[in-house]
Amino acid sequence: MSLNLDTLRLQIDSLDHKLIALLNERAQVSLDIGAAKREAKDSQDEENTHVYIPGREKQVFEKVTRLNPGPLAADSLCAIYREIMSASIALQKDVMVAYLGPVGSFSHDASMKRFGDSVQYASQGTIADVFEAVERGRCQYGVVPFENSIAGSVVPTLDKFIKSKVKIRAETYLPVHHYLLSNSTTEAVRRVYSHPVALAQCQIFLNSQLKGIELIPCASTSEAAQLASKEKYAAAICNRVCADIYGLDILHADIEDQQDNTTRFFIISDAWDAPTVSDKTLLMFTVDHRLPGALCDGLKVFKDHSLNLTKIDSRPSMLRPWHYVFFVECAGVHGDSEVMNNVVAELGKFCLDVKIVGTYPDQRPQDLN
Ligand SMILES: O=C(O)C(=O)C[C@]1(C(=O)O)C=C[C@@H](O)C=C1
Repeated sequence: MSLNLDTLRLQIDSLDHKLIALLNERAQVSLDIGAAKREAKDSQDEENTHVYIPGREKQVFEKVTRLNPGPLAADSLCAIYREIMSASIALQKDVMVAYLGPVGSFSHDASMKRFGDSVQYASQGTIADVFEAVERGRCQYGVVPFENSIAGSVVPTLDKFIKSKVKIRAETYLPVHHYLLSNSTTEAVRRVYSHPVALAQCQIFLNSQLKGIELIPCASTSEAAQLASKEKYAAAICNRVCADIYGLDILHADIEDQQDNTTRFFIISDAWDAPTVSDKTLLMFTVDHRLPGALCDGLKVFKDHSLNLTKIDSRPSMLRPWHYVFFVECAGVHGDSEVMNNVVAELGKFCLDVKIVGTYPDQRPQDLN
């Protein structure tokens, strides 16, 4: 059978007719869901209705991946569904997402992959500004980096969680590849701009190719690209997309110390969501260093409830010298569960300032599980 281009395009036209009708049918159901959510809220307060439901989105992505017979690649189908659900969110409500900008940062990338093209984005100068945009209600959601697989925790984010009332609503993991971009040549580069966490991820490259060069920390990798684009002998370590956005040349690609380099981001908001089949919860508490074994006793509470810990970190409390705030994340438990209520009550007997920072569907990539 010979393949006729015109006939095949007619077939595509006819399928597009059906797809458009189906997509609009889905959009109408989404509008009804939006109305149902508003009705379900006692206050009928549209401002406080959440349209972004991370657990439901996880379910939809899992379902379409499972149902996909091919030849469409699973990633392509998920990208299509990302945009379908983004349009769905925008139909239900005007949504504004704050991220650490300017455009071209990894936070921007993570935000776009999480919320798609149909919502609105507000670039912020610092991580603290992202928190503030959410706290003050200028943005319903904010995206902040939490930890990197090479460089570890992102300290400004941890420190903001200590003071802020925002809640973690979702998590997302982004593979991170760094590029050295410049208008100069590698030999002529005199200074390199980047975010400190990004610089920490490229130590091997910097020590071998740019040893002794001045390293200038910036608020974000995209700000670094912006600065480098205005100077003659400067370079930036940043996302590849910054080459086009800021008109820079690629001098070196994939300069991160490990090729599976990944950053975990949190989606912050004024509330977390209902339980799903697999949630994680991040808690915070302060231990008194004068009580011997206080941290050990704190961790034993989690053991006694058979909770698997997936992250532990500490920061100075900044209230009293030598008092530390501990962050503990546990898997398989939701913040509103009875188990978690008991954990909080038991910790409260000998720890100060016990607080659940957030609870969110477990989105760990398969190979991390
Ligand atoms: O199920 C919902 O609550 C919806 O609003 C619908 C929908 C979707 O389009 O499938 C849209 C946005 C949410 O983040 C999750 C799912």
